[in-house]
Amino acid sequence: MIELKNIHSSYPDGTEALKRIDLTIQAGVKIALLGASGSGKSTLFHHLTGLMKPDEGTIFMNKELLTYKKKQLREWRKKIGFVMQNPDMQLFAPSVEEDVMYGPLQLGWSMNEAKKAAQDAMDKCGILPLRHKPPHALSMGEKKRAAIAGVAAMNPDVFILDEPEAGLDPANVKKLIALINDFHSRGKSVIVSTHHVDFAYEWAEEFIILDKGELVKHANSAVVFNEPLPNGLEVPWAFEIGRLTGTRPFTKKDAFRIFGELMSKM
Ligand SMILES: Nc1ncnc2c1ncn2[C@@H]1O[C@H](COP(=O)(O)OP(=O)(O)OP(=O)(O)O)[C@@H](O)[C@H]1O
Repeated sequence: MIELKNIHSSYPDGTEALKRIDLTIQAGVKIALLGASGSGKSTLFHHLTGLMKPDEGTIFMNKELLTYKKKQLREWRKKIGFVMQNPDMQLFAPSVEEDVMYGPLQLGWSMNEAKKAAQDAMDKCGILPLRHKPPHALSMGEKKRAAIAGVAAMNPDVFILDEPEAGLDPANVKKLIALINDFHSRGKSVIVSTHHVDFAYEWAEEFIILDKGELVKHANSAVVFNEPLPNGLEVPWAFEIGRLTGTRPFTKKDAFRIFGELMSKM
């Protein structure tokens, strides 16, 4: 469990990116982090992973206070895996395979263990055929999948992904969902920031809404989407149809089923 208490964070130019954030993340949950561009999603992730230190406030994991000492940060990052928004910030090894193996080797795993974990993660991310390529020679979507594989291979307790589906084609979005659901099915927490509310609505159990650095809501879909949303966010279409028809919860699958039934009667 991760707890943020009164986190306030600003950048050196004075931008206040997070304002007095209180947040508790339980173990084993699927969370979507939503907010308009610039609302503070990436900054919040940088705090959860200890990459940024707040101006004020404290962070705890399993009741242990984050002190930002090197040794503790190393342990912290073993538990929390973070896929950054920009894969170029994450990939640096001469080949995809070496890149994906880097994390497990840093955790002290044997060469064989690291290789096995890397193969499995690359397979699940659909990049096994690209394993000998240098990361800079990959397309953006392939780089993204390589970065996701690199973090998945470390098998973190909390898996944080910053706009992971951006730039992926539908088949690879499906693979991504299968991968993160596999983590969730093993009792791990997965937190995903996204601009795709429809994807978030279908996937997540909890929703955190940020607006101009403030955490304005943290609840399930029935609560979050039933109230006015900040500018830049829209209600998922399936939720909207459910609201109009009085059928809740209403999913994309329900819509296709009803559409099929209507078509069959025509
Ligand atoms: N290095 C930086 N220096 C100064 N201000 C920054 C820096 N990085 C981000 N910001 C500002 O902090 C605020 C929050 O940015 P952040 O990247 O966390 O938003 P976001 O919700 O992740 O946006 P997006 O959806 O566009 O990725 C914005 O006002 C942004 O301009």
